[in-house]
Amino acid sequence: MALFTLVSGSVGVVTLQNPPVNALSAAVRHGIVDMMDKALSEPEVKSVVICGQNGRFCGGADIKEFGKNMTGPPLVPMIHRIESGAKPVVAAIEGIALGGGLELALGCHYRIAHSKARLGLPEVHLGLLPAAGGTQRLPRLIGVPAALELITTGRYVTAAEALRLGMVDEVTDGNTVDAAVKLALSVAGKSLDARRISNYPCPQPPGLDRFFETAMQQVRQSARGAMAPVACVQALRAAASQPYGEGMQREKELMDTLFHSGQARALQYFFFAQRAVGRWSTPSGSRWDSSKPRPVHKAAVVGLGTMGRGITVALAQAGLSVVAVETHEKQLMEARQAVSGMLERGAKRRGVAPAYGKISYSSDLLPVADVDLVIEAVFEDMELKRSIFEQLSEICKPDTFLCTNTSGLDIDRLASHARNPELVVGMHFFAPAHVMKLLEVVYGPRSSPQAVATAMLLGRKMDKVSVAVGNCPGFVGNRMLKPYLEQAFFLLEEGATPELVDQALEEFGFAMGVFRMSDLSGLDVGWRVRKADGLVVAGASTGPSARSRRGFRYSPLGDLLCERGRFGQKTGSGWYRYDKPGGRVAKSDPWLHGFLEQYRADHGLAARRVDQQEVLERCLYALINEGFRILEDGIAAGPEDIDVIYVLGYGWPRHRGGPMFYATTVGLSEVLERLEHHHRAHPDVPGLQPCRLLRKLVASGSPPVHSWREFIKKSRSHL
Ligand SMILES: CC/C=C\C=C\CC(=O)SCCNC(=O)CCNC(=O)[C@H](O)C(C)(C)COP(=O)(O)OP(=O)(O)OC[C@H]1O[C@@H](n2cnc3c(N)ncnc32)[C@H](O)[C@@H]1OP(=O)(O)O
Repeated sequence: MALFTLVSGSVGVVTLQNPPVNALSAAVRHGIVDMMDKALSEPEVKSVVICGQNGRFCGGADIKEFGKNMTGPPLVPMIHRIESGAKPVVAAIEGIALGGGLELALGCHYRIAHSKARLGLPEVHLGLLPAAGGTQRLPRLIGVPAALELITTGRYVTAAEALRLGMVDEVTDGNTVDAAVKLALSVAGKSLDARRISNYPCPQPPGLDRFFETAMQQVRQSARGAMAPVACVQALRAAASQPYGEGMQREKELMDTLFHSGQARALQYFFFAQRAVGRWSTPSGSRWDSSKPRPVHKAAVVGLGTMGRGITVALAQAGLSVVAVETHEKQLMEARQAVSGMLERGAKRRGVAPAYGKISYSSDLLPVADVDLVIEAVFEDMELKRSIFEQLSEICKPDTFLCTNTSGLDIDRLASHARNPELVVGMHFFAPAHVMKLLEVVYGPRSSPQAVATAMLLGRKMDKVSVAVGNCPGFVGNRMLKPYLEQAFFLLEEGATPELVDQALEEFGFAMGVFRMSDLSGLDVGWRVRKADGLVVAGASTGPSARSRRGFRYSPLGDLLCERGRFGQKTGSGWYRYDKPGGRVAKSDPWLHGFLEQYRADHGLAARRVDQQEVLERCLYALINEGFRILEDGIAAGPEDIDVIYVLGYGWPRHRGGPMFYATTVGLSEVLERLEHHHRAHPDVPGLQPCRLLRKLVASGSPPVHSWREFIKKSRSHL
């Protein structure tokens, strides 16, 4: 819908009305076309203002309409009609002008933005490009390099940056619509020749061919197989080298390909998945809409190692007062310095003042007495955490929430050492904690709905996507990592190399293959967990027991590397070698290859040829299978929760939608058939045995991913 009002006697104000973000649905597009026709045809209207209801200009095309039979007036002629009309049109940009919303504004002759507005062309995140003239008008307005950067990254800019770049004509702190009306009155009747962006020549960057070759190379490298950023570069190249009309034709051709692609479907699924996880529920019936969070004004972080420092920064940047506690004086001093540096860099990036004043430091626990919530972030050791929880229970207010940052320890066991177990939840942050978008909020059987709701909201305040998950070893992310890693080890035993496995995974789109990733996070991390699980047997490097635990296949390869002090990057060697301890460039290691050969010889294993397809099936399908088990167990409420965790926390390529969505693109019956095949070949590997939920879904005709929640709920009693 769009509303027309006449103000100041001669300005027609067209207001977009489609809450919550005034997306350009078919009804809104109809409304704009009709209201603009009215404005352009009625003689008393001398100029026009376009604005959005409720302080939001426009969030772009209505993403919910994609993939359906699209009806209603198309955007391109609608925007062209505004630009080519004889009356000046001013866009009054409050809140947001995104995607098609910004393209609409670029078709207007003037743009005024409120100082708090954000502008951007985020289509690339949906697997698309700005195809309502955005790739052709923006470079004409702000130059090719700036437009290329904004379009290929989908980055939002503040009003101040938009003004600097020349995207808007004016920024106001006052009422944007009033300012736009004033401008509209002042330009009524003036020539519009110099205001139609499509008539501008596109400024050519020096060395056009070289410029675009370099841009394409960079984009391909960072896109990891995503098509949309590449198409954006191609469209920008057309803008810089062809007349406007031909550029528009190229934009359309590229969009036609992207619009129907599997990648666009995956990315649009992921867009809604990130929002769906906010509507959390637990098997015991707690829900987001019936659990009221308690306000948290003051929080404490206990333990200022790498994670604690990042969490402190994230809390302070979210505007909370933070008590940061570290009992080792030297570590406290170092942490203070490190936190200040992180705050300073973050503030510079965001164009705000560093939040130093929000943090007070302490070498003992006493100052946490009056905080609303504590995040304990000490070393991953149950005994240590237990003792801190006991102390906190003595010191804190009785209603203080006690949260633990852990990647897999038993939340319920820890809660049993707290005075009020219902106030305990896990908060699994990902390193670096002030940067990574993901937060797993782990509820135990005794966590109150209010504690879960409070932790979920706190995560959102810290600009994270919070996902509520149940309590089990490894929660969701690390639990699924276990069979994935296990398969990678087995593949080495069978003849693969770390290079081959990593290449297959990186070509699939992972930022890093499993072995490079293990080297980065430290091989000792998994070793410690395996030791705690009783899986590491000292001196069992040969003999039949070396490769079996509790009747199942086990690979001690990771343990053997750790026994040799090869912990990955930090020690200068792991699955690869590095120039020095802390080095980052992974190099193929002849020692490791010799070690693998010797290992196979010692265990009577004949190396065979492993191809990339087998790597993907064994590693990814085992991980996906565990995902189905997690759904079956009620640890995650739906596939969206798992997919968000994997994309935001574990480097799963976003354009593949996450592991559970990916399974639907492969076909559930195909995943099931290949798991059965691999399980027949490796019957002593339970991770390859297809789980009941997967079988059930296939037997029910593989329903679409968005209906799994209901399916699981209905069939839980029979599973
Ligand atoms: C052939 C024609 C071709 C295509 C042309 C395409 C050009 C485009 O315009 S593509 C769309 C580009 N726009 C975007 O990508 C905007 C994405 N949205 C956002 O970045 C944010 O939602 C926000 C607008 C900044 C608002 O953020 P916030 O205040 O944090 O609220 P949210 O929880 O994110 O959103 C609230 C609610 O709105 C839904 N929503 C947001 N944008 C759209 C949209 N463009 N279309 C449809 N729905 C949208 C969002 O899903 C939320 O609803 P839920 O029910 O909770 O999912």
